[in-house]
Amino acid sequence: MHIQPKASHFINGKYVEDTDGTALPVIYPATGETIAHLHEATPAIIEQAITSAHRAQQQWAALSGTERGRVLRKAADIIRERNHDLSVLETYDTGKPLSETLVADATSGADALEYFGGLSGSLTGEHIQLGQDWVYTRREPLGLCVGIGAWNYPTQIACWKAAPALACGNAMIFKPSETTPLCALKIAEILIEAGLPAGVFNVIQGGGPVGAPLISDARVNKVSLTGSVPTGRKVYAAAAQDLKHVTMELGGKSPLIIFDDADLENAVGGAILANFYSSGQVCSNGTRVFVQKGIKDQFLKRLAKRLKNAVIGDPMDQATTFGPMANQAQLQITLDYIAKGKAEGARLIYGGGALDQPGFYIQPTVFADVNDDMVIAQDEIFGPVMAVLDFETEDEVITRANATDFGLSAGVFTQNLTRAHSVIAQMEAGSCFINSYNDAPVEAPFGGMKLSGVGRENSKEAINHYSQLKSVYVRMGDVEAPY
Ligand SMILES: NC(=O)c1ccc[n+]([C@@H]2O[C@H](COP(=O)([O-])OP(=O)(O)OC[C@H]3O[C@@H](n4cnc5c(N)ncnc54)[C@H](O)[C@@H]3O)[C@@H](O)[C@H]2O)c1
Ligand SMILES: O=CCc1c[nH]cn1
Repeated sequence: MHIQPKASHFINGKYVEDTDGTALPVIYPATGETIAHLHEATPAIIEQAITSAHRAQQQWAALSGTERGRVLRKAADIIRERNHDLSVLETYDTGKPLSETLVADATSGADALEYFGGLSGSLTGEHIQLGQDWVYTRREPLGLCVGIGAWNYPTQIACWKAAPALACGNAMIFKPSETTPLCALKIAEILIEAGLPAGVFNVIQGGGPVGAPLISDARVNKVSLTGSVPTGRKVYAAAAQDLKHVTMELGGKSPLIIFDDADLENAVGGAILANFYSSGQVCSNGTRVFVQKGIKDQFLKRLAKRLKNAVIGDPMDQATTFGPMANQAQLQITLDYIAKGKAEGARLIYGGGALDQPGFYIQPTVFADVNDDMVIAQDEIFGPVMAVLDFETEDEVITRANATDFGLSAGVFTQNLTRAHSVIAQMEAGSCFINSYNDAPVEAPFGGMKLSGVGRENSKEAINHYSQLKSVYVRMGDVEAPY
């Protein structure tokens, strides 16, 4: 498999290079070595992408939904056939263990293309009878959409944005994170192989300075960002200048509430999935783990014991279950937060340091006796750091769980299902879990409340965020004007 792509960008159905762009080395997180050399998009590349996508969109929208869906479903089939190679590439891009990427990333991308490919033939308006007259509605594409990705799920993010956008008849320019530029290029190649007309899905590389001019271009109609809240504020503000449509999938500091009556093993398993999958780099992670006092000691003991089973090492070895952080900067940010947790007096019960070896490795880390005012209980760390907080009553934990500006996710473990539904109903969060954590099937809406986001990805709901309704009044009789 070639890790070095043929060129940095994929525009109008072809790989395109412009070596005048700033050098963009691709670093393998497991070793710190440079594994590919790319260039950031120059203004000429940005213009080429916008012109191609703008031109291709109308031709794509003119196809029937069934025809568009066939292309997306074919792409899903190709992704599944090439799951192994795509998973290896995802591991090179992010450092996530192959044992994860083989089941989570390309698969999730294929699910999105298959699901929205299946829906696109049945996107319809409605007929509203008004006596003799009537109204019909048409569901129309928005036009040219820009997708901007974070570095934790490069394949999934590209597909979660492209699939509903293309199903609705839009074109897309996708800009991956500058730290994980490889995977989206493969998705672009596969879409062309599946029959997508050239120019409908394009990938260009670079950081904020490449993303910003895409958002402000008058030919762009929508921006969908996956990223942090500070970037979300900038992108939303830029899009607001022309009142462009937006989807904002942003960060979180989500609560996971474990009641005394929870099944202990399931609760510990849920807390592990909520904090350490993808080395903690998951937006919806339940990093504030509220544990009721009666179960706290058993919970901490079992958690520490099960964490000893984490296999930290070479992500390409399928026995490995915990890989490095995706980049050096995020490793340092996480280490700084661990230092803050220690300084604030939280009790370190597991991990707490980087591994003395090449690559961006850090131990899964658990702090107990965390209180609500500590920085590690308030900021999104985006690394494998679990904060365990004690609580006594249901009312108390609901208030404390909601005392955050974020609102992406929330989870509850209890065997009392009446209580589970009541607590979840009171959570100020968009993607919630009962006796589970971090499931993200394409059939379910995904997204946040409060500062965690605007709009939803996945499910039928995403169609509303990539299309607009036109209503047409049809008069069957004469027009009665007053003069
Ligand atoms: N809610 C979700 O679905 C979800 C999923 C994954 C990650 N995230 C969040 O993403 C963050 C981590 O990812 P990150 O560090 O890559 O985020 P980030 O905000 O630093 O960058 C996200 C993307 O925005 C681009 N960008 C930065 N400034 C820009 C600008 N001014 N204009 C246009 N584009 C700009 C970056 O190049 C990158 O592609 C975390 O906060 C995490 O919670 C959210
Ligand atoms: O990182 C955010 C999106 C996500 C959640 N679970 C899997 N992917």
